[in-house]
Amino acid sequence: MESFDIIVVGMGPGGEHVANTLAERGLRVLGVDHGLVGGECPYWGCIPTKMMVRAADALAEARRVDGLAGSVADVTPDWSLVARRIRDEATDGWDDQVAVERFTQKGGTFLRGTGRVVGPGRVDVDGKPYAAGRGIVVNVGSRAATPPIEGLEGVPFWTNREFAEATALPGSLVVLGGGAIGCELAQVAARFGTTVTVVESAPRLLSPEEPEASERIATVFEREGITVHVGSAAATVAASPTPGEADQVEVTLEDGTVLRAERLLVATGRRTDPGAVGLGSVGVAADARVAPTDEWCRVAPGVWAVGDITGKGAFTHVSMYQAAIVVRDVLGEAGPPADYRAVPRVTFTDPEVATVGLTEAQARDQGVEVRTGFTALGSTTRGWIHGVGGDGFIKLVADPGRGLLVGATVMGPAAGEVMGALAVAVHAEVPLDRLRSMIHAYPTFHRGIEDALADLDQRS
Ligand SMILES: Cc1cc2nc3c(=O)[nH]c(=O)nc-3n(C[C@H](O)[C@H](O)[C@H](O)COP(=O)(O)OP(=O)(O)OC[C@H]3O[C@@H](n4cnc5c(N)ncnc54)[C@H](O)[C@@H]3O)c2cc1C
Ligand SMILES: NC(=O)c1ccc[n+]([C@@H]2O[C@H](COP(=O)([O-])OP(=O)(O)OC[C@H]3O[C@@H](n4cnc5c(N)ncnc54)[C@H](O)[C@@H]3O)[C@@H](O)[C@H]2O)c1
Repeated sequence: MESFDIIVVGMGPGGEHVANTLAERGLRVLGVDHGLVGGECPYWGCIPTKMMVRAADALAEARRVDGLAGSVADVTPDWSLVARRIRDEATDGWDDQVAVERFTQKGGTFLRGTGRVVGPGRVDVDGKPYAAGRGIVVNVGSRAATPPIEGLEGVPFWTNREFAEATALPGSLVVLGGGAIGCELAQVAARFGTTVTVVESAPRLLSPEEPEASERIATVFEREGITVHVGSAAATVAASPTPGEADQVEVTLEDGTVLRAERLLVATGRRTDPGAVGLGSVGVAADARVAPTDEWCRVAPGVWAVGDITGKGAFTHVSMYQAAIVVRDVLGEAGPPADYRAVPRVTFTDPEVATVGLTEAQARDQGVEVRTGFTALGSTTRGWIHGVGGDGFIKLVADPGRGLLVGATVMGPAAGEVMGALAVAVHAEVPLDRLRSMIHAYPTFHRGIEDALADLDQRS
């Protein structure tokens, strides 16, 4: 049996980082992936979708010239430019040769195949056994979840993968799911001229976010002509009753509403399956939906997991953060254990919704005697100057007993960048008094933090 120091099963962003770093440090590393090295993020996830968002935002900004600076005679969207950028600049035509060579040039061995953990220190790749002397790192990620809707399997629908590979957008689109993927892609398509309807089964869009963000994103969508149905799931999906008609799918909601569109995009969450990669062989419960990990990302002695499969936040930055911890643990190097108090996330709608740590509801659920501070962006100097496109707010979630922020949400232009300051505050447990004594540059969006802090004080 061929043997290695470390076997990495699944080379998403975290697994690729572990494999490259440990190979560089002289360990004998086998990397296994049945798809593309780099995973969802560079080929069908973060990077292509943010290229789409960049393009869609450029169209929206051009349309805002009227009323701010003059007029743009004709803003004509052209999806082929986006498709070309994604194909040529982002994904090399969905080819991972560069990533594979980056790994093998560091001394790693790569196998294109499906890996399965069959016990401590043992991995099968397409049925062939391999031994791992120091351990196994699992980074198999997640797949688009398909909800059990009658008729769905019989209709050709898109997930984020088909959307990322699309050379043209449909004339009309029904988006199932109003989470991060659904909202980002709905707005992109609408800005490129597609007639978009979003169906969200929860009572509001972006339901994990603060309700103030959901309200505002619904208003923005309405203004941009996106139809939103919340609190009503799809009951059935069928092919269009009229063959040859442009509208190819018919979605009937639980309340009886019938929607027809050229395409259906399913964005109803992600599915993780620790059993499928054999983690049952090292003690993970057969019905586990995520791989349980300790503060060093260990699932069992000599078995680590990173990324979406751990359930600690399906984000590239979480996968990379965990990968760095695993590298240290494998090499026996000192460093802090995993700490998920200040996980940031940004939904790249326009305006962006950026959150760190706990929302108000999450903090209350954890028994924190919450105090909040809020400022609408329009009431700050910069928000008012910005005018059109400046919808948003800053909301702080404090634990007054400890005199600290435990969470914050920023919605607005460049909210992800503004939130960075609050991520430092939550991560480093900067005392509220210290934050109050800070100088915020005038007139910036982040200066709104000062107003939100003042509001928090008034509520004491
Ligand atoms: C549309 C979309 C947009 C997103 N936007 C963002 C964003 O803006 N910011 C952000 O932080 N995150 C974003 N994400 C999430 C992000 O893509 C993931 O969290 C990120 O890819 C990390 O995933 P991962 O490390 O778990 O592995 P993945 O990227 O899921 O990769 C897992 C790898 O494992 C391989 N694999 C699976 N099973 C096996 C097996 N048995 N054997 C061998 N190989 C296997 C797969 O082929 C794949 O290459 C987005 C996701 C989507 C879908
Ligand atoms: N900017 C980012 O960082 C970014 C962008 C996209 C995705 N992601 C990651 O990918 C994950 C998956 O994204 P997602 O948007 O698919 O999942 P999600 O869990 O965020 O949202 C899915 C939504 O679909 C709804 N839903 C479920 N079943 C439904 C049904 N049958 N009919 C209608 N609605 C239904 C859910 O209520 C939920 O609101 C995110 O949670 C995030 O971790 C991150």
